[in-house]
Amino acid sequence: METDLRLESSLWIGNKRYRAVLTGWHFKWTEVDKKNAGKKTVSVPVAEVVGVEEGRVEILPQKSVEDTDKDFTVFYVKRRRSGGSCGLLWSLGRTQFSCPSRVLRDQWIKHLRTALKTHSPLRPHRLLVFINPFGGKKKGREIYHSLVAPLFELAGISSHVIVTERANQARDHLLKKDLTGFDGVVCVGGDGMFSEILHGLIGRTQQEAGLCESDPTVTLQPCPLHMGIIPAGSTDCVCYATVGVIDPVTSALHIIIGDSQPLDVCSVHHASSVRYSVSLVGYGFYGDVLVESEKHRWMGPLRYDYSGTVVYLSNRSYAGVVQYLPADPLLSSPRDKTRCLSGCSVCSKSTERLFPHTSDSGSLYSSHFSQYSNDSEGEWVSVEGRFRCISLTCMSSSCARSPLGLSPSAHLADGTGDLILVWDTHPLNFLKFLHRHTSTQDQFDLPFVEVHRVKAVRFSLPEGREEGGHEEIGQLNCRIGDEERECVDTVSRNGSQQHLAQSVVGREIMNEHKMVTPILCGLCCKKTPTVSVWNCDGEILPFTEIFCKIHGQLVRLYTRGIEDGSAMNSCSQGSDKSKSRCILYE
Ligand SMILES: Nc1ncnc2c1ncn2[C@@H]1O[C@H](COP(=O)(O)OP(=O)(O)OP(=O)(O)O)[C@@H](O)[C@H]1O
Ligand SMILES: CCCCCCCCCCCCC/C=C/[C@@H](O)[C@H](CO)NC(=O)CCCCC
Ligand SMILES: [Ca+2]
Repeated sequence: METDLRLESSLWIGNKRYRAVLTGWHFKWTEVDKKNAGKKTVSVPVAEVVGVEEGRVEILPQKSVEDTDKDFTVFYVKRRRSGGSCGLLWSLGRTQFSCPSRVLRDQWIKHLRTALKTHSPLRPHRLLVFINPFGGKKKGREIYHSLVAPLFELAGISSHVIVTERANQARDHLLKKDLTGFDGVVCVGGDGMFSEILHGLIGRTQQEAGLCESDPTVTLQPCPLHMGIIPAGSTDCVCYATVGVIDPVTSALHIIIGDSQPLDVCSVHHASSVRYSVSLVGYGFYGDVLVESEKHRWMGPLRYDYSGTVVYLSNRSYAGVVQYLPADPLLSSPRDKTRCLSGCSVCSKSTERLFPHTSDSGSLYSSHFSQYSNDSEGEWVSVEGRFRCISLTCMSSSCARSPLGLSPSAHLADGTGDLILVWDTHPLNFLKFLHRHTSTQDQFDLPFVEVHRVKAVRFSLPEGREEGGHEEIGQLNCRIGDEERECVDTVSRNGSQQHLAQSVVGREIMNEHKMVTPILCGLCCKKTPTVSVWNCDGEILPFTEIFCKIHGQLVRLYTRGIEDGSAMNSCSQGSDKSKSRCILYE
């Protein structure tokens, strides 16, 4: 195949002559009439060629085509380091070539296009795109139409675009509508939008496989459609932790070239309900921040900083029983100081472990049912006490606020999650813990913090606790708007589930004596609630006692994990000198 696709000739770029070579894997061009010392070879992996067009073509800021019959234009991925993030930013590179004849020009176009097809089997042809017009800074539509759609068009991808008109529309569409012909589903929005497509696709896949997804004993079927994220939300944690940068063009290019990154998913069960998480299942601090932030959506992304401060100042801790099933400690550890980067060896070994009879991704799904057969079931561990927060994350959960994330050494696709237990402690200690998320200091190197790599977790309230009640720690006062009134224990009358669910939608609960907004009561009255809520990737769960299970590599994203920015050191774009370090040009 290599020899079939090989093509070599002289080509011109502007008025300079180049020797261009297409081998099976790379398209390279080297300036000919230059002294050897100054010779530069630009080498683009065929898999990173975005498109090949006849004539002299430009795409951005606007498409223009000069239809000359001896020219062709190649578009490809170009990398550069990103200021604050650890990953690499991608942009569209473009080179216009001139040939001595039309016949040779057509030959180059044909060979390059054939090479593309041969070496990028996962490139999508047809995508279903959901845009949340209200996510983040409300720029979803603009981002898609100005930055992403022109790239998809260039790459020959046809997309069916749906601008959502309500929450859960994307999820419901994926659960019910015909998805024939689509290679992947893309969301333009934040983690909430991603969560919708995650739920839609996992649910749909289980329906079609005849599996009961809410049964925690069932091994779920991996989703056949890929997922893509064009970041346009507030936190964009899933994008940040899987690509390493928040940049719509970078994400669009990963989608176009058909990058494929498996991802662990945590199912969260309560009675017959199930929810999914890839980033954070968090109780205590992160649950309370979410509840508080929902009241301040109008602040946009800043709502989390404001709510974080309010919740921190409310100084709460919660009693609970946490049981967990440790993962094999010989495989990896949350404190081993490694980072899950593109091509991660821990994740690759996990693929072999989770899908033992699979040699290629094409037949991956059929062998999934055997994924737990080789796993020796360990012993459950149980701890009980008061916690500032309890967090379970399947990945690092890095984001702009916390560039290394909740668990810096967590892996995207190793079939495990990291359980972080922060025991009740002095407020200044807790602040230290939180503050370490913003730096490179080890947030686990604190005496009140534990981290465990796990396969499953169970949380329950201590026996005899009144679920959702208050603990009296002072005068029973509660603020309603600007007024301070006697606090009514609405929870014991209405039940905790109702209390929390109603507080989430901001409704007021009427009882015999007084009207209170329960969430205000939870935050400012001088009694402290005995239960928090669970934050599941930014969604509040309407239940407290949960069972969580990690499903290794249940879904696939159009990305390749985080490319190590430090590998670009002294790598000038396209220079062969930096062969060993540069990831763009071998
Ligand atoms: N048309 C719509 N109207 C109202 N809500 C919507 C609409 N489309 C989607 N949603 C909901 O909006 C919620 C938030 O959206 P999204 O995740 O895109 O942005 P965000 O919350 O600003 O970002 P992040 O989740 O990264 O913090 C999602 O949970 C989604 O269900
Ligand atoms: C003194 C300095 C204090 C600074 C504290 C910084 C701590 C940052 C940790 C960041 C953890 C992000 C976890 C990601 C969660 C997402 O799945 C979820 C959905 O977008 N976001 C939130 O719930 C939003 C939750 C936001 C929490 C802040
Ligand atoms: Ca994991």
